[in-house]
Amino acid sequence: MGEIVIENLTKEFGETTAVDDLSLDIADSEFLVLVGPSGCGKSTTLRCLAGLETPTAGDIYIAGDHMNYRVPQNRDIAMVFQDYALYPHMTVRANMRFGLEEEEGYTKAEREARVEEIAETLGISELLDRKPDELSGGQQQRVALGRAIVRDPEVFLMDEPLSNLDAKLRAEMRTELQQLQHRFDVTTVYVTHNQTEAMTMSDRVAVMDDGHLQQVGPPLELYHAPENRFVAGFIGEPMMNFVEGRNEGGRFVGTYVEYPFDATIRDAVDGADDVVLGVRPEDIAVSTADGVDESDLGAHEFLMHVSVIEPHGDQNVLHLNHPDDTAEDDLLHALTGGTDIFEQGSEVVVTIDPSHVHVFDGESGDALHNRRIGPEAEVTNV
Ligand SMILES: Nc1ncnc2c1ncn2[C@@H]1O[C@H](COP(=O)(O)OP(=O)(O)OP(=O)(O)O)[C@@H](O)[C@H]1O
Repeated sequence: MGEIVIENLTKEFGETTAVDDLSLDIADSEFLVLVGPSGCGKSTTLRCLAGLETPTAGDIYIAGDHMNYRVPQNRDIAMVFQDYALYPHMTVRANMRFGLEEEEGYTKAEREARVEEIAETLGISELLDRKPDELSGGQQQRVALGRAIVRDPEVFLMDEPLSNLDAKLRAEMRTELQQLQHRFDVTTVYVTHNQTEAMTMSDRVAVMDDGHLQQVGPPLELYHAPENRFVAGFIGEPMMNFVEGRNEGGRFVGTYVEYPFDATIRDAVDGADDVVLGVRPEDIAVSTADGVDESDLGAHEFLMHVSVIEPHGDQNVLHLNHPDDTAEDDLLHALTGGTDIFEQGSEVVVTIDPSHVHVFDGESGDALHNRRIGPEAEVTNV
């Protein structure tokens, strides 16, 4: 059983703490994606699991065995990196077989049969006698995967394995990798800075920043219930809108936006002075302002000005500013259906339903209140 336990892992390089007291349990057969911005410590965590780095402190267990002092070859893991690391002078067959050379208990014929079986699964049988420089990027990636799978390891460790592929191939390989992982039932830790990969491939996502684990959970949990502003901003595209301001007796007061909280939010933010309002672009409703007067607006409606429209085919991103266009940066981004026609420069009515807002502590960044989801998301009194 390939479960992984990471206990209080710290890795320092001189003055730099790359990983800071990270604890994480990864279940047998789980697909866990480790995600975060450049330099946050993802690769270092993976390299500690692989045995390519020695932890400064903390413990690593794979399948119940303590790993800290074990060489990579004895950890029953297979790694796939972004540069594939295929041996250029060897054929695909030899590259894949190489993974088995050190495994005991295989006859030559069994090794050959195993390579052919995996090549068949990956759709690369016809490439077995080619050399790596005679393959496309996607084919090389498949061979690198094949070489990892052929050994039937307990654990796959993957570091940005798709980053050298073009967008279309990347999307295809994403699906393929996921199916393979399920078929072979191998515990997988997959490092990426690409949140689409994190959201679409994983059973759970672990978000790191600055050496720290920020949150770990199923993708939709991170999306709907981020524990802090960092996770809220990192997960979701386009990014969540953040508006800084103050909680004045249950009313949010920002430079351009005043927003009365409903009773549920008032309770949640009670005691916090500096707060940040968070709302996802797809949770903002926009309609034309033709004939609408300021006095017609409800408590959660605002007149705004469309400063830029980014068409994305089936959707548009609207950049919204103050009605007089006086805010230095656009105040909000809203996502609307591609067939909703708004004109650049026009006035619109923006509605932010209280059931859709998140509120973060202005100092710590911790979530004080998350968007309500499901049928209970009715608006309480204002
Ligand atoms: N061998 C090393 N020597 C010194 N510092 C290192 C070494 N490896 C990593 N670091 C530092 O540790 C921190 C974490 O690096 P790491 O490669 O784990 O980040 P990452 O999240 O994988 O980033 P990226 O997405 O850019 O690959 C960085 O500040 C990096 O400069």
